[in-house]
Amino acid sequence: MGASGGIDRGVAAWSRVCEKFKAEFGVHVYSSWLEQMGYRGLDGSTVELTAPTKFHRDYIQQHYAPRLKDFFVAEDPRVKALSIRLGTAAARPANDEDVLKVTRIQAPTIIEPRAQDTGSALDPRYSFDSFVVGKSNELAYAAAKRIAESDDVPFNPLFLHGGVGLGKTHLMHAIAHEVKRLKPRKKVVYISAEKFMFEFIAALRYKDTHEFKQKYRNVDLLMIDDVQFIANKDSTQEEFFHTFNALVDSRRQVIITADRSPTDLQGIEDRIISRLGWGLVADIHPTDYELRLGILQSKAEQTTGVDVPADVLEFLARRITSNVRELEGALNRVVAYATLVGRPITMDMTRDVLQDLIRANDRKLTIDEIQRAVADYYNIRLADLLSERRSRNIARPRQIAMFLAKQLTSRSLPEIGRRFGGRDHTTVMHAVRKIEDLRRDDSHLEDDITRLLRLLEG
Ligand SMILES: Nc1ncnc2c1ncn2[C@@H]1O[C@H](COP(=O)(O)OP(=O)(O)OP(=O)(O)O)[C@@H](O)[C@H]1O
Repeated sequence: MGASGGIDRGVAAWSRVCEKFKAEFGVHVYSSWLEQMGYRGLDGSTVELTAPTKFHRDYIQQHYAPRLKDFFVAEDPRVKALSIRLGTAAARPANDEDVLKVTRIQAPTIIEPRAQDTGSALDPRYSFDSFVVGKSNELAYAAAKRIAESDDVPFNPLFLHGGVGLGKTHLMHAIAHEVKRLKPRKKVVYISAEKFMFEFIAALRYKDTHEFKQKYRNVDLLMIDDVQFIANKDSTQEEFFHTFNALVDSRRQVIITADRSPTDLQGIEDRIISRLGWGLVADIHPTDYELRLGILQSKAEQTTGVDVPADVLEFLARRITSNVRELEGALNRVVAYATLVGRPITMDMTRDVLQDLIRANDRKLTIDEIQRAVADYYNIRLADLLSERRSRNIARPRQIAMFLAKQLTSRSLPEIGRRFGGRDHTTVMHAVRKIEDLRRDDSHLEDDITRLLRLLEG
């Protein structure tokens, strides 16, 4: 780190520490706490960090310092202690893309001190331009755009909800950037519900609630991320309720996100739930194949110096279906690997590098589902698909179903054979090879397979 290899290695180590922290404590804890901290270097055997407030420093010291120290020791065994001073972040904490940049160019990443009027830092990459729109998120996107561009308060509050990693935070940051650009005089605060709670508790402890109320009730646009976090936190809910009412009553915009709809939130008072549904409630649905591919293409375009082949992007879009964060992470991993070993990206490399992710994302499609989908698609009876009949209009779909069963499940060739009317494994192997050969030259067949894959994998 600092002493042995200069700031470059120190920043790279800090990046890795940030990644480990994120993996262990989750992205929310990371963005509430570590993201606001700065890395200053290694002084002898002491790692020097900065925290933006005294409360922040105390909280880190009490809750996370031992683990952080472990992470630093893993980077450099000489580390014996952590020291946290007050100050702005000098070296930017890492995210997946920073880790890539650091491994590639080994340069420190410096950011400006954080804007004073935002509760949490805004990520400059989360803009409307970089948000890819599809069926599953078009309502949320349109509502976010409308708020950012409107002079009035079109719906209050806007409540965005959807599963993990589907772009809620991205949209909120995009609104904040756009409002700051178009209406620089507006006071915008973006904060995670977790940080809102900790700030409130700190205000109570330091008997400073007046300043807290002033800060949050005097803004033009308040965005609170992941509101489910304040479930069962009674005094925070009380404060949130009053802040919310004060802003809505004075026609100032409030935007809330959560991982579920207002009515599904548990541990939140009824009066709050009912108010959360007053304005527009927009759901972000899980991504479909087209959107995933669009997002990957857009990210791949931003990746300089490495070419990501189309079949690799299609493979990732088909196989990593859980959420966009994982999808991005998968692409970053493949790119990082290819850069480090200095080889072009191939399908084999991708499968190798992402073995664990692909397994975890396996949707556990059954052979039965595949057979039904193929029979439906070709308008033939399931019984015929499994029968001995050899006529072309049955035999070809059967081969396609076998091929898909091999591609999409982890079943062995003999198992697949048994499920197709007790056929031998060599019959399945022949079918798989035949379809692999045919699809190269037969564009109709290739279209059929692409459609079936989409039907089956969403
Ligand atoms: N439609 C999209 N276009 C481009 N990038 C996207 C899109 N949706 C999500 N992402 C990216 O996926 C990652 C995760 O998104 P984000 O953090 O906004 O998710 P979230 O819904 O807030 O998740 P959480 O519930 O974990 O807070 C981000 O890097 C974001 O930029």
